[in-house]
Amino acid sequence: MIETVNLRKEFGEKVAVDGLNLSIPGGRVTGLLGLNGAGKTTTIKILATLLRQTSGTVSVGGLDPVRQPHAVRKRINLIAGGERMVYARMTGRENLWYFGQLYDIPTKVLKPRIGQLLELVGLTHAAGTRVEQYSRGMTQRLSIARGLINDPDYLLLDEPTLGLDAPIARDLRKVVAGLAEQGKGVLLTSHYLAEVEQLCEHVYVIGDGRHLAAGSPAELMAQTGRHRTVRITVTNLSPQIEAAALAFDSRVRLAPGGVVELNHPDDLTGALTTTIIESGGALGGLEIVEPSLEDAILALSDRSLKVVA
Ligand SMILES: Nc1ncnc2c1ncn2[C@@H]1O[C@H](COP(=O)(O)OP(=O)(O)OP(=O)(O)O)[C@@H](O)[C@H]1O
Repeated sequence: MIETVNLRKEFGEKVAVDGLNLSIPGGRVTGLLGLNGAGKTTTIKILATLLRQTSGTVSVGGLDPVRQPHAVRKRINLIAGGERMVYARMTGRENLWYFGQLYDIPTKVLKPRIGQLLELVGLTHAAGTRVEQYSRGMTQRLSIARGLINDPDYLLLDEPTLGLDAPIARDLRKVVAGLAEQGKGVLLTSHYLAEVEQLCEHVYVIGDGRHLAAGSPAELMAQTGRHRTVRITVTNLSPQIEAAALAFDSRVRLAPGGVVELNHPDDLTGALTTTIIESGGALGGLEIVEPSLEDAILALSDRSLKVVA
């Protein structure tokens, strides 16, 4: 488990991280979300021993990154999608060999591991090709392999699929989900909220360095009052049918085009449809719009901005 208690980081006058309490257990992907400048990268850099906090404590599997940085570095690794973290003039295999040497991994362990990692990220065929000839997606996949070279217990992923084409991003997501299934603890920041929704069981939302909310994606959406919306198109909408629909529930709304809308925590699709039909309505279509995590994050961040203002 990685745990932070009252984590705080100041850059001069600027407070980038302000009292964060995070728990990142093994065996699942934990999300860290917030708008630009919320403090995500700063937090990840502290966990990765690249920055030192101003106050508060961090524990990485019981180790203190400030007092035991070398021991911590053996157990964690960082992959930042926006940064080039491999050498262009070396081949894929040479890169992994080089980073493996930095971790003092014995040759008899390192050699088979490099083979396994190249296989895992689908680069076996390009192992002997220089990285300067790789596509962006291949380079990013090699960065993932580099991040796994020390077989870390915890992996910190800062925008790992940034700028990648959809199929490559999807492959990477599978790799990340597989790592959590193996028992590794993963912390993920991403601007692609569909990715967070798919991968993360638990998400922290921060704003201006402060805790705003935490929970599963579904819980966060519920906290902000975001539910699925049922949109029923009625082809012969009349005042009588409208009255019956509006009487069904106080949350029913009428939208242009003969659409009856209901945004409700419970699934009332069947009951509302029956009410409309029984009052003489003819159905032209039924659409269910799922709430998005993006809406929830924006609502949470907006709320906090209003509180600050
Ligand atoms: N070295 C630094 N010196 C001064 N201010 C900094 C430094 N690094 C970060 N900051 C400030 O701290 C705040 C948090 O930055 P951070 O990069 O952690 O945010 P973020 O959530 O990762 O944002 P983004 O989504 O844009 O990457 C920002 O206001 C940023 O300008």
